[in-house]
Amino acid sequence: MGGEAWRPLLAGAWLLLLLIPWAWAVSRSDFPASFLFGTATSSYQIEGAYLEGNKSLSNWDVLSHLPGRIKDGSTGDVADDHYHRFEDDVELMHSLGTNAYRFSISWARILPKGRFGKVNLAGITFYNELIDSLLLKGIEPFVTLSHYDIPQELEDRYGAWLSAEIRRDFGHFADVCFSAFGDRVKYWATFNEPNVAVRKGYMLGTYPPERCSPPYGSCAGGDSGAEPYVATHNVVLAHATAVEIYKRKYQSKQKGLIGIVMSTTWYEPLTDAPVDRLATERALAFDVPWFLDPIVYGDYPPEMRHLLGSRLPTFSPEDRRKLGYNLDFIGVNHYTTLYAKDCMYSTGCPLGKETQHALAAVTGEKNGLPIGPPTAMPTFYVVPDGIEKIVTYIMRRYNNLPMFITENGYAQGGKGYAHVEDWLDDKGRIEYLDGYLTKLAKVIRDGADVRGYFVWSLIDNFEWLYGYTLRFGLHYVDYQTQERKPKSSARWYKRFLQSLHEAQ
Ligand SMILES: O=C(/C=C/c1ccc(O)cc1)O[C@@H]1O[C@H](CO)[C@@H](O)[C@H](O)[C@H]1O
Repeated sequence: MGGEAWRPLLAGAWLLLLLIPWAWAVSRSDFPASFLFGTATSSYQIEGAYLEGNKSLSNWDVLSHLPGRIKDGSTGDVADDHYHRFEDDVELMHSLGTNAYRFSISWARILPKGRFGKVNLAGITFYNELIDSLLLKGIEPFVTLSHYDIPQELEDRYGAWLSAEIRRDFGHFADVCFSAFGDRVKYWATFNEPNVAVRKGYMLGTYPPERCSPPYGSCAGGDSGAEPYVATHNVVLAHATAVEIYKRKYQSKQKGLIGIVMSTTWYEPLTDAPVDRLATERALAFDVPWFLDPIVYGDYPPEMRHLLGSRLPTFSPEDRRKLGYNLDFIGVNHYTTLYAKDCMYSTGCPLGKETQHALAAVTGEKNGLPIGPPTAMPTFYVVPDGIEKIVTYIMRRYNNLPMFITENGYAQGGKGYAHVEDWLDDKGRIEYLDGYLTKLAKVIRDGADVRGYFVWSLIDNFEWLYGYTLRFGLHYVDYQTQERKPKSSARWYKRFLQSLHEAQ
């Protein structure tokens, strides 16, 4: 080749090199056109206005005001002041280009005294305005009825989840919400992560109502061996009560779907030993199937019956009838993968941990090496394969019931965040989301019926016991001024959502 004739070839080669990463990168077009892509939040974590509009105190208002409970001594009194700024927040969603938004309703705003008082119009108005402004921007509301927060009244009157009374209360609350919002809300989740709420509330005693017994913790009252199963029974039947009301009174007219959202962790056996494989199966069964087996199949998992015997309550014929309505979808919150090891035949397991009843121990490390890059949340590691594996597990166990990834996200925090810019430059979150979305696209290609994905979270917010020390937002929140600023990941998600014509 003479002269300069090779130049265009070289340029072509460079261009190819530039384009190759695009051909590999996950893109919007790897998902069905009808797929929901959104962000998620919850009432207590963002709303603030904890005493406004006739709202009563929730169990989390009460807990966060007790000394020493929240890492930075903070509360959700103001949080993101979303109650007053929801229109700005809907604008953030619109600018991201999302077509759905998952939020929760504060039960204490709608029914300050539960079924022992009137419906609070100011609460209804707030959610009506939020829902209308979402729909105006083409954003589908995906509503959780209770995301950990319940009116304290129900705790004080009858001990909340320990009493069968709560089934009626939850049914009443759900009925009020279906009737007020169901003309516009087409996706309902009864509960967010009841498996976490029950374990932390009644086994470890760190979440409301702080009940536990040794060796799990030293609480004022409680029985870590029994109460988690009583509470779960009431959650499952409260869920069933709401589903029955929706299916009998509303679904044929309103044409929405109703499901439940579970916290899901994928477990890998710590070693190849058969006992660790069995422990892994138990750790899995004691987590998601604990609630979903009764809801989908009418009884607790055989893996649990086998170990717990009569500690697990039984379902009466009437309970089973109630549980007979179909679950429309499973909401999957997924963040992390951990190792599981045997505690049935092995000694040296720590006592008082969440997986003790499963006779398993879990850890994020093997021989001192983490299972994936750590994040600022102690038990959350970056393991993208986990989403493919947990979705496959749930798909097989529940016969490919429709799923939504209702939360997935990355925590920033700890050392190294001196300036606002440090929070805004969130490469770790971009890598996390990219990795998990790539594996999600793969498992959908392989046949999983997943219909939506929500990033936790739209904005930094009150991270429960960690207060404001951990930040999960695509947008940074300045808690002095309440100003929201897009992080790099917000721009990344927006570009991802626009990436319609790139590789398959
Ligand atoms: O998934 C979890 C929490 C799991 C867990 C925590 C602590 C452990 O030690 C083990 C598991 O909550 C979800 O993940 C988010 C980010 O945390 C929360 O802000 C959401 O409100 C909640 O739905």
